[in-house]
Amino acid sequence: MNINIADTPADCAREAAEWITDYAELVLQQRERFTLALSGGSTPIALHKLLAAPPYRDRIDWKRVHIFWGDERCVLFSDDRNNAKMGFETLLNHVDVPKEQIYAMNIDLPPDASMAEYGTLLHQYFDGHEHTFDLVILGMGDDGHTLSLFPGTEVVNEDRDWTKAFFLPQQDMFRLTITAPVVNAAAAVIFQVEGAKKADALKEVLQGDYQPSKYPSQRIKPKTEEFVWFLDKAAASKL
Ligand SMILES: O=C1O[C@H](COP(=O)(O)O)[C@@H](O)[C@H](O)[C@H]1O
Repeated sequence: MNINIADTPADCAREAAEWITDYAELVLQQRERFTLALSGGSTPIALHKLLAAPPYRDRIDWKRVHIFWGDERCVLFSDDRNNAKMGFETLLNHVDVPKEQIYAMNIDLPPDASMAEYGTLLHQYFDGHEHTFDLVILGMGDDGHTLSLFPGTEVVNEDRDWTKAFFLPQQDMFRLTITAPVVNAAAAVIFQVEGAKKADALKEVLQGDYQPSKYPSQRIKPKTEEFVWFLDKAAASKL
């Protein structure tokens, strides 16, 4: 695992964009496609905007990129909390990924059916391959959650199914998510974590005892050397 600490959130996003672009270029020199899982929330916005503009945009062959999401909030696509909406507005509307290679989680189906369908899709893509995604981009909430793996929820301990749906009472909404086993089998994983509000949880995740039910980001332990934490100074201030 590598930890990269930038001075500011803007530097953090730029360093992550640089790393992702170098890595995507390398993968696309060796393979036909690049499979990328995006996260939601607010942290990736600056990163996406960098990837969607020169010079980064022009270094990636977006026609060969296949897009997935790590998790989704079950709200309408028109709702600003929808992770896919953010992904389109900040990145996908500005690059040449073919529409048929973009797989948003389906919020029109009942949640369990939606995740059963997404799980089948992921198995079709990745069964028989050494790794699952070429790259998973993750964020972390102030409480140490990642994807929709929230403290105290059963889904944190899932070690077989690649996708799950569940109701999150504290947010009064269903959540759709990929799970730790599919992320831990990815060829590369990065976290992007910024801001002082995340410093306490980040310290526990990286340096505390292993308590994944309390700090679900600890469940992410990919079997690859390509595992990088992009932090800003404020998030890293308690390490
Ligand atoms: O709810 C979510 O939160 C996390 C963290 O979001 P942020 O706004 O603190 O960056 C995010 O990674 C996840 O995809 C999202 O659904």
